[in-house]
Amino acid sequence: MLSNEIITADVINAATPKTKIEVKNLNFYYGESKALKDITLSLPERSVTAFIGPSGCGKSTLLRVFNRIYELYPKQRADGEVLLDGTNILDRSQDLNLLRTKIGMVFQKPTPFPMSIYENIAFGIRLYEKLTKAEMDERVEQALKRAALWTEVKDKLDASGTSLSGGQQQRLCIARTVAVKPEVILLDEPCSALDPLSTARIEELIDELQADYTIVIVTHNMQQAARVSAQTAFMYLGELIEFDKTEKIFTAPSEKRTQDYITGRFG
Ligand SMILES: Nc1ncnc2c1ncn2[C@@H]1O[C@H](COP(=O)(O)OP(=O)(O)OP(=O)(O)O)[C@@H](O)[C@H]1O
Repeated sequence: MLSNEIITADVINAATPKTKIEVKNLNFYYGESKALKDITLSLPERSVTAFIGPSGCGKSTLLRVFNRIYELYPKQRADGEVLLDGTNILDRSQDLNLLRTKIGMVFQKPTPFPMSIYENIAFGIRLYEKLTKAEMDERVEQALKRAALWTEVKDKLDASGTSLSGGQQQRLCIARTVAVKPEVILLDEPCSALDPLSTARIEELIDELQADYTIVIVTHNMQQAARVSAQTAFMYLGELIEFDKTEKIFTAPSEKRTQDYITGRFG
C-alpha cells in the first residue's frame, strides 16, 4: 500500500509544475499613483507566461517589479510579496546583484552595448565570474548558439554589436541575458521593433528556451501571446482580471472584460 501511495504522490508531483514565482497581494506606486492593485498569481517553472492588456494597464510595471528595476527611482515603491523559489525578492535584505543574475531582462528596443559582439556577451559574465580565455570563448559560443545567432556572427565576433540588424541585435541581447545563466527571463515586448521574420525567429527561440528557463513576456500582440505562452494574465487598469491557461483565455475566458479585449472591443 505504502509504495502505491508514494507512486501516486510522485505522479502528482510530476504532473504539477513547480511554482517559480509567486506574487502575493502586490501593490505598486509611482509616487501617489497606484499602478498595480492587489495582484496575486503563481508562475510555473520552465514555462512561458504572457501578460496582456490595453496600454497603461500595468503589464510592464508588473514585469519590472520582478527584478526590482524600480529601485533606481526614489518615488517608486512596491508592497506585498514576490516569492522566487519561496524567498521574497522585495525584501530589502535581498542582494540586488544576485537577484539580477537570477532574473534577466530583455527590453522592447534592442540595446546592444557599444562594443564588439564578443564583448557584449563577455562583459556581463566577467562581472560575476573569473574565466580563462578558453572558458570565456566557450561561454560566448554557447550563449550565441542558445540565442540562435552563432552561425550568423561566428566569423565576425569582433564587429560592433550595433552593426547587426534589429532582429540580430535582439538575439544578441537574449544571448547576453542567457550567458549569465539566469533562472528567469523577462521579455518586455521583445518583438515590437522587429519585422515579421525576425519576430518568428524570436518566437522560435522563446519556445526552445522554455525547456530551461521560466519566461515571462509582455506583449501587445495577442496572436503572439497565443502562439508562445502556456498561461496568460489579462490585466486592466492595474488589476489582474483573469489568469488561466492561454487556450482558455483565448477561447473561453471567464470574464466579460477579457472576452471584450481579446475580441477587439476595446484596447
Ligand atoms: N515612470 C512612471 N511614472 C509615473 N507613472 C508611470 C510611470 N510608468 C508608468 N506609469 C503609469 O503606470 C501605469 C501602468 O503603466 P505600464 O507601463 O506598466 O503599462 P503597460 O500595460 O505596460 O502599458 P503599455 O502597453 O502602453 O506599455 C500607467 O497608468 C502609466 O501611466
